[in-house]
Amino acid sequence: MMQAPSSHDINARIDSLCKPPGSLGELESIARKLCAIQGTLSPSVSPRRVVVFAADHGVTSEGVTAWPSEVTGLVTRVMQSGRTASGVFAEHLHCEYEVVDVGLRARLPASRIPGSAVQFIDAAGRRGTGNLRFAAAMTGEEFDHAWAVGSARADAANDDGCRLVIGGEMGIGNTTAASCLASLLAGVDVQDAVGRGAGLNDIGLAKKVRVVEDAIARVRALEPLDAQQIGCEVGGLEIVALSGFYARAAALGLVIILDGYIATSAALLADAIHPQTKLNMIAGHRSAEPGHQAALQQLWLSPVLDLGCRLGEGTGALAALPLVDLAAAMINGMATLAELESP
Ligand SMILES: Cc1cc2ncn([C@H]3O[C@H](COP(=O)(O)O)[C@@H](O)[C@H]3O)c2cc1C
Ligand SMILES: O=C(O)c1cccnc1
Repeated sequence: MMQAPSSHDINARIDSLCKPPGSLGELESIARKLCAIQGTLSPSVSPRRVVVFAADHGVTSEGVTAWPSEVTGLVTRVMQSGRTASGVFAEHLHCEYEVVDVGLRARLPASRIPGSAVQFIDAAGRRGTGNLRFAAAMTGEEFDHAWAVGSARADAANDDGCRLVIGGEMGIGNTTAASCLASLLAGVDVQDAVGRGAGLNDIGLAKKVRVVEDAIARVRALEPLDAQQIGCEVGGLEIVALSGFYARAAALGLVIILDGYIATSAALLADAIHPQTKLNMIAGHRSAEPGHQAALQQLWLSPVLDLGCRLGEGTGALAALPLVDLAAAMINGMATLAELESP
């Protein structure tokens, strides 16, 4: 087997291409990262797959979201048809799309929707989390189950030949869990960690801040806790599954494009448990949620895009994929200056 190129080799190759060194800016940084992750000067970004994990949240009973909990199942049903924003983006970008129920309150029909290429997996253990304001969201066994579900989906993607993966999530109320995780794992101030999620008004926002403050005070009183225990207290089943997905995908050497605030809270949890995980990540975008930038900084990541998006489902990561494709095309296809014939 050929030895993996050093960072010096990677820089030298990119600088040798037919352009002034550095002139392709961040595209060069992305190309460097692709090479470093895959240990090659010829990285590949296909086949690629989005895996969306869906689950419900007990904390929705606290009025922390503008939407009823039932919307989680309704949107996940639309995901099965491939017609959510992330499904449409994925199809457009030749990305396989998989949806995993890891804890929806109500089971969805598992039969494939006619005409849809979406793969659906019912892997739920517990159906919906506990209310994290007052009690642990899940037990240690439930955490392990959700983590293993995510990890198995990374194995499946790798076995199917994928070289790049994107994790997405669907779970009404999950920006509240993400805010708690960002605060506890990245030290983000509660006022900055809490945002409007899927469209909260001012009254809802103030309520959400109080709920997150209560949850954090409750968890602090239990300390010392390790990252897994923090995940049990304030996580979500889809967030923990995403963490398991990221940790395993990184261990397998896959490129991961990170999505928004919720995905990043899962990345914080994964990286706290398996600290090499962040090295395989490219941050697709900066979400409009105010805590996202600080959460990304904790992972030493800087986002490719800042489009004001705040949807989740993998959409922000997918939006960055065409640029990741260009970075791969650059290093795989460009001639070197040395190849030029002198006039
Ligand atoms: C129709 C619809 C589609 C979505 N797709 C993702 N989310 C996003 O919004 C939710 C988080 O926001 P909050 O914590 O404020 O409830 C998650 O389901 C997230 O994936 C959606 C939300 C809605 C309403
Ligand atoms: O940044 C995100 O992932 C996000 C923000 C708001 C609502 N849903 C997702």
